[in-house]
Amino acid sequence: MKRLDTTQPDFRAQFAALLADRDSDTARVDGPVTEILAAVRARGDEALCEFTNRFDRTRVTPATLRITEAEIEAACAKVPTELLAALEVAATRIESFHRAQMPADLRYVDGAGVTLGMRWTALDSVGLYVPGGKAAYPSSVLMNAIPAHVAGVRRIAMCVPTPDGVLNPLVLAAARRAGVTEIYRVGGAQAVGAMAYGTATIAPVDRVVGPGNAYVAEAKRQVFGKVGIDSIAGPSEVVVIADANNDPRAIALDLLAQAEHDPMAQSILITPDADLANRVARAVATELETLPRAEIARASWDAHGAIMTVRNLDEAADLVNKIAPEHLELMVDTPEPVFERVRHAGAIFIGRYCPEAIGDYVGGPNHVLPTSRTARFSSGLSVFDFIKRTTFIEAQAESLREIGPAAVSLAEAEGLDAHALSVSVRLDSLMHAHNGA
Ligand SMILES: NC(=O)c1ccc[n+]([C@@H]2O[C@H](COP(=O)([O-])OP(=O)(O)OC[C@H]3O[C@@H](n4cnc5c(N)ncnc54)[C@H](O)[C@@H]3O)[C@@H](O)[C@H]2O)c1
Ligand SMILES: N[C@H](CO)Cc1c[nH]c[nH+]1
Ligand SMILES: [Zn+2]
Repeated sequence: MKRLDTTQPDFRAQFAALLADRDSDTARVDGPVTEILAAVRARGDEALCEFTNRFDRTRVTPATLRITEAEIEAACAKVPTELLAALEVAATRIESFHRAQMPADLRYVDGAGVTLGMRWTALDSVGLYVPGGKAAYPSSVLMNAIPAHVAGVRRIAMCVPTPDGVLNPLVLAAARRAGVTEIYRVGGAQAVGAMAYGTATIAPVDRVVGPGNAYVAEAKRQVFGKVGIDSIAGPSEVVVIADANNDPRAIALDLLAQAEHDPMAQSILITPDADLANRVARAVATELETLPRAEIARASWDAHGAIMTVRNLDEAADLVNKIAPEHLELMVDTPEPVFERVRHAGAIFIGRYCPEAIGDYVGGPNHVLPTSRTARFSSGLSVFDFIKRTTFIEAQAESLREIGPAAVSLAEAEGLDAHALSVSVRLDSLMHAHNGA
């Protein structure tokens, strides 16, 4: 873990190094991902089976890539009732938030009598990536599939790795609850490639969404253009802004909650209180002694974790805007001014009783969020990833008479004669009709 202090002369250099901290790890996967995608494109199912065997230790054939209804049924029957109840709490809350997100169509008549509008329609098919290498993520099934279902997408395909060939019952129960229409036991870049390019077994989709490790995130970046993607939702991140009034153990656990996802995850504490900084550092070390996923969390904390002491909370907010983290926690007495000042963060958790883990499961807003500073220009998954806009214009004769001449002038200025004529031929006919009348 790195210690930074904004009052120190080397702070700028240290902060720049922290921002670039995971770039080389990310770049390391570019080449392997390109090769995997090329193999899937060229050899389809055969490559999928080969990579699934190699990376997930799962023996599959083209005939067994798809998880059958009978397997889903059998798995769902194994889920304890109280877990199904928890899944239902999460699903209901996620569903109602995403329903509230659905935008209205637009239609109005302007001053020239032209009807203008914008209509939203659902995508035909989407591919959801659900991570599953180092942990199983039933919550990510809900976060991916519920907005797609709410948006009205008819075909909702899902890929999930099944390490050592083991199906996770809660993942399959979540898929059934959320309206997924087909599930494949494939992970990583090869899953993204299959959904983007299509294979004999997996038909291509229009957009690939969902979180994953560095391989998944890079694969989505590389297939963008062939299909749509949501955002680069890679290894998890959190920035916690905390004042002196906090339980150091609670803050340490918030940092470790991201660190335990992936050795490439990043957790950062920013505080104006040097004493809290020291106590949280000690609490993290203590928790790492007993945390079951300490190996992953320690790797993340040691390589990418940071504690920064700042002069005040305004300075903390300004640093957050440069980091643009996936998650931001505001664990301070008066969060509103910091909330107002922060402009770049995937999701913000406000108040000491709202740890980020609430948002991972049962808050309602989506937990699939932009990472690697991409929150500067992109947003978390939402119904907007599953719908698209079509604009429309309807004009009658009187309106064409009013706005058409300007179009003719601009078309002529661009040297596009057919454009100019397509308008002027109609204006001429209106003129003749008028003169003839
Ligand atoms: N940003 C978000 O919204 C968000 C949400 C949930 C989870 N996450 C992140 O998702 C990730 C889950 O990672 P995971 O690893 O547990 O599962 P994963 O499903 O993302 O990755 C597992 C796959 O990675 C591929 N892979 C692993 N090693 C490889 C190698 N050497 N070469 C080629 N491919 C390889 C394999 O195909 C494997 O199936 C974590 O980084 C977590 O932080 C992010
Ligand atoms: N924190 C992750 C997003 O970065 C989401 C998640 C799912 N389950 C637990 N956590
Ligand atoms: Zn999490």
